[in-house]
Amino acid sequence: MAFFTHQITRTLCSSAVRNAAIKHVTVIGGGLMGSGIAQVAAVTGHSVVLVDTSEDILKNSAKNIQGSLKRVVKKKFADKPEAGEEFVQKVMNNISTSTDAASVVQKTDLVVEAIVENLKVKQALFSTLDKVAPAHTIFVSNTSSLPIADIASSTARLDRFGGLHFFNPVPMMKLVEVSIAAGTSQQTFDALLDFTKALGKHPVSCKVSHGSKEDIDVAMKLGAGYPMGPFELLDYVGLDTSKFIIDGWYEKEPENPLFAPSPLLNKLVAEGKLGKKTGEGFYKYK
Ligand SMILES: CCCCCCC[C@H](O)CC(=O)SCCNC(=O)CCNC(=O)[C@H](O)C(C)(C)COP(=O)([O-])OP(=O)([O-])OC[C@H]1O[C@@H](n2cnc3c(N)ncnc32)[C@H](O)[C@@H]1OP(=O)([O-])[O-]
Ligand SMILES: NC(=O)c1ccc[n+]([C@@H]2O[C@H](COP(=O)([O-])OP(=O)(O)OC[C@H]3O[C@@H](n4cnc5c(N)ncnc54)[C@H](O)[C@@H]3O)[C@@H](O)[C@H]2O)c1
Repeated sequence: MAFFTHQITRTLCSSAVRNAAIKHVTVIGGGLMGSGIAQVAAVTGHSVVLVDTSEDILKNSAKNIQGSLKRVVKKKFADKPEAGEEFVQKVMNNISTSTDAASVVQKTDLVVEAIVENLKVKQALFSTLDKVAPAHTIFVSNTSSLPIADIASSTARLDRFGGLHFFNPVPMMKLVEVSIAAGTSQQTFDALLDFTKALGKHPVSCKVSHGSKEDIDVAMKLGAGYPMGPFELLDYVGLDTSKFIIDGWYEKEPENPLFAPSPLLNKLVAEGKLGKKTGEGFYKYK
């Protein structure tokens, strides 16, 4: 337990955060996702301002954060309740609230938007904030479905705009998809990866590029709760067996694009790379 308490203390004032590009975070939207994001950022020593449209909503957000933190400490500080209370208080001290986004973003390194899933509403928010936020401030959206480029187009900071897709419930889910648009700079992407890691989360890159099998496997495990990612599973089953299955389905339903032959799978099978049983498939096992 002493070790854990030490860890927590380190987390709350970690030098990683002191030296990081992102120390001050504004989270807009204090609902399900925004509250969770504010919580994990505060737990890891960031100073957080949580913004919503009314004081009542923000009171409720603070109550929810406190409730979630109590669930965390109930387990982690089971035999040290005072240390648990102190931890909750320290985290809550890292969070302030506001109903005026334009005034608080003036001191922020990162704006995380978690408001209603509506393109026009998100664009209106970012367009306003773009005019008042400092030049260095990075904007991200937690959108589930909207293209980051479409949201970013409401601003003049395309190089400092990206997506951080957290998963619900944020305090429990390790996965964060870090996505960027065509104009996002490498510096912004790196800062977002570092921030995600500083939160204790596992980032997967969602650049518009050929997918990496590792990212896809991690995303399916941490985001969708699969015990193995699809590539790990194919290797486990055997790529020759998988090819027989897919070819059989394709023969029956040649019009179904899901069963179309996979050039990569066919190549690996032709090379004798049949998965775990031969020591190599999508991954190497030797
Ligand atoms: C139509 C299109 C729709 C598209 C939707 C897209 C959505 C979006 O973009 C993507 C997503 O997020 S997709 C969604 C992705 N999300 C998923 O797939 C989620 C799937 N669900 C899960 O993985 C599990 O149910 C959980 C891990 C959430 C909970 O674990 P469980 O085993 O079911 O058990 P439990 O009994 O509940 O809790 C056990 C203990 O865990 C702890 N704890 C739990 N919650 C906590 C919190 N909020 N705070 C703090 N602590 C929390 C606590 O210690 C608790 O003990 P307590 O004594 O009760 O305090
Ligand atoms: N719910 C999920 O499982 C989930 C998971 C990942 C991503 N997301 C995405 O996160 C975003 C938020 O989802 P949620 O589930 O937290 O929604 P929610 O309805 O719980 O919360 C949204 C909050 O935003 C506030 N809000 C709306 N407009 C605002 C504005 N202009 N300024 C400040 N606050 C404003 C609302 O008052 C509300 O408190 C959406 O884009 C959603 O797609 C949701």
